[in-house]
Amino acid sequence: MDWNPELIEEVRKNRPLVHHITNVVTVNDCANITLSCGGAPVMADAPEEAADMTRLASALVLNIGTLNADQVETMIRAGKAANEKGIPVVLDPVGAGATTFRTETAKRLLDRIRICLLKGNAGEIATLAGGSAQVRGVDSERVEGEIRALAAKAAREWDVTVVVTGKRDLITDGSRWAEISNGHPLMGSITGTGCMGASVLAAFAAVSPDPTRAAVSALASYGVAAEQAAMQANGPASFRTALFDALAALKGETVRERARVDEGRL
Ligand SMILES: Nc1ncnc2c1ncn2[C@@H]1O[C@H](COP(=O)(O)OP(=O)(O)O)[C@@H](O)[C@H]1O
Ligand SMILES: Cc1ncsc1CCOP(=O)(O)O
Ligand SMILES: [Mg+2]
Repeated sequence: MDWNPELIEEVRKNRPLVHHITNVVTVNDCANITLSCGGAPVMADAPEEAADMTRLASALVLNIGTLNADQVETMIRAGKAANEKGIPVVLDPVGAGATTFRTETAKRLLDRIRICLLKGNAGEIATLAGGSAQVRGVDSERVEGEIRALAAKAAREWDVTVVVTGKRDLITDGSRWAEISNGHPLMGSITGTGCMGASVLAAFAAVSPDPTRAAVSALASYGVAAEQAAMQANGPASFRTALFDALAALKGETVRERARVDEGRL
């Protein structure tokens, strides 16, 4: 896949506005990681203004981490505004598989809105693909079957690019796949590294015509930054701080040197 290791430089030049409707746990981290990669964040989930804010934005992130029925209706309205404008929508189905409400809401959003990137952990994606998985709260505990096949099934069913995070990140549009082995185990020691990944994906997708290639660039950059942050860190809290610094300082040429990406066709 012809992906651009230096796409972060385009993000910085264009400073895309990324509208988030997201959870109350990691919202501040999502705003800051958007800034660190060169985008401009805005969080707006009031039903009175959400769609108007989407119309100003270059990408929309929908994250169901602390969902409620009213917020879901707002997400649908904002998602439709994004589709009308033709900007990418990133869905993070946090906790799909843990409760029926989360699973059904994620499917409803996929059915009602044209999602560009569906990004979750293995348990969340396997659940949405109809596989057998265990999701405990927001964590993937167990997946039966081959995650690449399940991700490809979800990609074809909803005509989206699917991103499965974990020790290795998998990206597939149902015909192509890429796997990124950057990142660091410390990413699993703080909450929000998944949510922040969606913000980075949205900022990169906003400046690229091909969401699949943009996703490879985004997660390679995020993973390389995490490796650099880990070298400065003494534990979870200092890692979190160092991650913002490392991504803000990251050069495209460093991504070109350090990215570890395998790819192929399904
Ligand atoms: N053991 C690991 N090694 C490298 N990167 C990891 C590891 N665990 C998680 N990550 C990274 O952390 C981010 C969040 O992934 P994950 O933990 O699967 O999401 P979530 O927090 O949504 O469950 C991804 O960018 C992923 O690549
Ligand atoms: C802990 C938690 N609970 C509801 S949303 C949330 C944050 C999940 O963040 P991530 O999926 O990035 O770990
Ligand atoms: Mg998550």
